[in-house]
Amino acid sequence: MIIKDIKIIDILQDGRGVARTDGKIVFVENAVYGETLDAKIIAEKKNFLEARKINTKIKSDYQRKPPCPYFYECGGCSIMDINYETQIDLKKNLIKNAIKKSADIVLEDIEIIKSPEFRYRNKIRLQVDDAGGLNYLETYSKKMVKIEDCLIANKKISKNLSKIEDISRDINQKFASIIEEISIRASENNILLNLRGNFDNKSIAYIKEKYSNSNYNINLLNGRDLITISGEGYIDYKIGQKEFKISANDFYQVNDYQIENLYGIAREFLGKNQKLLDLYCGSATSSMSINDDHIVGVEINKNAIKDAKENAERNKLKDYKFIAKNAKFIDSNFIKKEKIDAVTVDPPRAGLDKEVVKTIANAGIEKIVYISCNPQTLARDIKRFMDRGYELEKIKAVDMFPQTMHVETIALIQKM
Ligand SMILES: C[S@@+](CC[C@H](N)C(=O)[O-])C[C@H]1O[C@@H](n2cnc3c(N)ncnc32)[C@H](O)[C@@H]1O
Repeated sequence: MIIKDIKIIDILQDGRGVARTDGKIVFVENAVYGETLDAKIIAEKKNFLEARKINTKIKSDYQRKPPCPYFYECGGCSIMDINYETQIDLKKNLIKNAIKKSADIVLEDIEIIKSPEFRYRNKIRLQVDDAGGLNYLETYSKKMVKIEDCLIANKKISKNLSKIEDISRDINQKFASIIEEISIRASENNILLNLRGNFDNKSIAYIKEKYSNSNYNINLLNGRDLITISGEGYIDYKIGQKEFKISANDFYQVNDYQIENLYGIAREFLGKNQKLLDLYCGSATSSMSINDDHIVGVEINKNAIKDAKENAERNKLKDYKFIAKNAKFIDSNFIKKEKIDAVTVDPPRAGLDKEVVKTIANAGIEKIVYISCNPQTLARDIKRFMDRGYELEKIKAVDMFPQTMHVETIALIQKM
């Protein structure tokens, strides 16, 4: 069925447009915010319709020609076809709507710190085709889209991309499509490549022989094993005056321009140096940037915890403890015993386990600084804290991901 003349009034986090027709919500693939269009319905659900754009009827006032030639096929960016000011407005709405819906709080406005629009990512992940070529995936079909550059990857990645492709072409042509994916991370001084695939002894021997003197830090991710071929299995990053070791599988914020802004807001929300419990601490880049010392960190990735300890040594902390554990198994007696004053949380997109909210509240913690990459789960968790006697004191956002509907939000949640 075709629906005619529907206006796109919002954009979802996955990039689809939102429209209304006959009292129903329609989610439209390939739509531009602000345009009026005709669309074909591809699925009918109880409360909404799913559709695909057929043609534009009235062009959006916010529309621009996407500066990247791959935009219309590539699934990496979803809103590069609208101007940056409007992207920021959409992200403000995303956060405001989520907070209103889950926590019933009306935010008049929310400050979002803007980023340079392009060349901001220090990490990209690409699919490798049979011939060793580098690709992103299409948004809806998941077909590969061959790329020669990526406008949101930083200059260092961009400059090295063809040399990196020489490596993947050589290996995949010698050992039938053995590399499936490459992730590329760049810091000021180095590039770390993780090649994921099913490598056997013969291919590993070949790669070692040929690339052990590479200028890049090359690692093979073979199932759960990590094999370092050249350089180190990690990369160093500097945040302000502090230096961090980040291993191949550790989390690290992707936008170098914004990382200090993000942690600066968290520091401002936290207040003076106090004993901090950092849940979901990764390799402790955030806690050590937010609080100078007196840190207890909890993280599920054992290797990140190893790095967190090394990072504490590198940055000369005197009072720290890092624990490899699922955050939901931390109990309130532990928090009391450690004499924790405040908690920072920076969970994955799924947000906090219910138990974590309960534990923090039962320990009587006054202040929680919540760093979130998903406004929906942040809003849900704020409500859970509110139900336990807390209130949302402050909230700000940092645009870590221009050209996409992703945004990083920081909330200060305080006991009433
Ligand atoms: C968004 S990252 C934040 C890391 C760190 N705060 C930083 O800024 O570098 C989320 C982290 O949570 C960890 N994680 C995921 N599930 C977890 C769980 N159930 N308990 C503890 N840590 C978890 C991940 O391994 C990852 O390091």
